[in-house]
Amino acid sequence: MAEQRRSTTDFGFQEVPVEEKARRVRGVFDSVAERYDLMNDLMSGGLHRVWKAFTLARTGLRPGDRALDLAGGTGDLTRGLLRQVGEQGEVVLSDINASMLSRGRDRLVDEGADDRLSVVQANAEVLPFPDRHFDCVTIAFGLRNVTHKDRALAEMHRVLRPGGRLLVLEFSRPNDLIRPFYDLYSFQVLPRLGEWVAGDADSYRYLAESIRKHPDQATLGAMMETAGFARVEWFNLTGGVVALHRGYRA
Ligand SMILES: C[S@@+](CC[C@H](N)C(=O)[O-])C[C@H]1O[C@@H](n2cnc3c(N)ncnc32)[C@H](O)[C@@H]1O
Repeated sequence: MAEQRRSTTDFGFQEVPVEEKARRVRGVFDSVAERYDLMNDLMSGGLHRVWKAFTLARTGLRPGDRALDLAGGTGDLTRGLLRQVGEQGEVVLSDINASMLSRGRDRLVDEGADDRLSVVQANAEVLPFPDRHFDCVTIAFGLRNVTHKDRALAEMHRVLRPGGRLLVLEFSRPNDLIRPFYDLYSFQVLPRLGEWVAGDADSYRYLAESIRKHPDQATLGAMMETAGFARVEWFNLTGGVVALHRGYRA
């Protein structure tokens, strides 16, 4: 009798059925949502703010533009995008996870966000937005959690107008000098920090493992080109611990 093979994908270092990954990722972010912002500062020593500022400086957004912050979580980039598009612009904060989104929305509303901001719960693989709608799409530390990255990149391409930019900020492959220290930090320190501050070592172990499984700079650049992006380039930050990829819809 022919053996039925289920297709699997990575969830950190585990192989799980493809249809299971999104549910597990949701579980991770449900668990970390409450302490997410504090943990971001602690884990990166505040560096995530510098990486995000670097990203925002490269959106090319102008007053009146439309921007989408995908997998936007608690809305760090969204805040900067709102500033850039000004009074006449629009920004959508989108994420698959309701707990992360509601923290993001509450935070931005407390800071004075108005009806230029929309909040949309969606999977990056199936975006509920029209073709050629946005001037810029950002996704920060989100792509590595997506099951079908190729589908998500194709969707980002679809919703950008010609000339529009995709900015992918993500952990990447650090240089040889940094890598041993970085691995030690990721697999030894990070889960302990997660346990200590958020009572959840497993989620932070997943985060470290998912970083290791994520495509390196050149591979992600090639994936963006396959999805249709032109003039793809990347900037290594902090010795390649993080990379910002940028591509244009032709
Ligand atoms: C590490 S957080 C990053 C949040 C925010 N962009 C930031 O930089 O602080 C990753 C986010 O990706 C979201 N996410 C995971 N899989 C997703 C998917 N398939 N579609 C949309 N969002 C997803 C998670 O819910 C989570 O909020």
